[in-house]
Amino acid sequence: MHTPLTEPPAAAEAEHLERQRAAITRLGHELRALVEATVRTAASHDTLHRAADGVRHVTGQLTGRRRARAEVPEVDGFPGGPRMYSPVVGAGSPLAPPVHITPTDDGLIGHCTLGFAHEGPPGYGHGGMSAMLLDELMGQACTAAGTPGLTVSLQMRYHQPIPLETPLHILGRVTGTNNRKIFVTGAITTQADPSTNLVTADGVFIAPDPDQVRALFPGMREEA
Ligand SMILES: CCCCCCCC(=O)SCCNC(=O)CCNC(=O)[C@H](O)C(C)(C)COP(=O)(O)OP(=O)(O)OC[C@H]1O[C@@H](n2cnc3c(N)ncnc32)[C@H](O)[C@@H]1OP(=O)(O)O
Repeated sequence: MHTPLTEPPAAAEAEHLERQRAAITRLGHELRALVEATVRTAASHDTLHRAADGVRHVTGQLTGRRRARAEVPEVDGFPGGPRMYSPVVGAGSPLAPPVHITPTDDGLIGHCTLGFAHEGPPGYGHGGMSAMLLDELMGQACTAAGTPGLTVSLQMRYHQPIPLETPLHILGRVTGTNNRKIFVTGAITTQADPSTNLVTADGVFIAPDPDQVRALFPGMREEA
């Protein structure tokens, strides 16, 4: 069998991106563990000072070229591809739970567990965190339905507090469209009791026209 001496450029590029994403995911995992340890620890001030010195040292290793404001990272696809640094779904973000999203019959479902870093009232999730989770799921539901859109209205209803350290479901579903307007609903439940809505939301999203897309997202790649 003939074995090529050099890999085709597309395969080499795919392997490079896969390695980058694996490293980003690993660093994100360790950073989330650090953030969670930071907001739960009862360590002494000496230990906290030593930890701060160590973190400053690590931060100093992440220098070199930095991404510009509107640049889409090479490891991402936008819209509709991976978002490695999203504060909701990004495997590389210490802010993200992160949410893992899969399609349903009529929308999307996200799976995540909130930690102490996402706390609002003691023991429960922050209300802004619920809005962020639902905004993302509802926005991605627009993309999955073939009409990517930006949120112009998000009406939240908080029925019961969201428990921390409890597996959750986040749902997003497009219910209708009217020209560029996309109407979307969302809900958060626990995984154990998916019939009890803890938080619900109604949203209006707008599909930007091509001129708005070019003006808002100058870093978006042509093929997107
Ligand atoms: C890849 C998936 C990622 C998911 C990320 C989650 C989603 C997000 O977080 S998006 C970030 C937050 N959202 C934003 O930053 C959007 C900011 N807003 C904008 O940039 C602009 O409003 C933009 C570009 C969307 C639309 O601008 P523009 O085209 O001028 O809208 P405009 O003409 O005023 O309104 C369009 C229609 O929407 C309607 N509309 C506008 N605002 C609202 C509102 N708050 N509620 C209901 N309808 C509204 C208007 O009445 C109009 O309707 P009609 O055509 O019937 O008259």
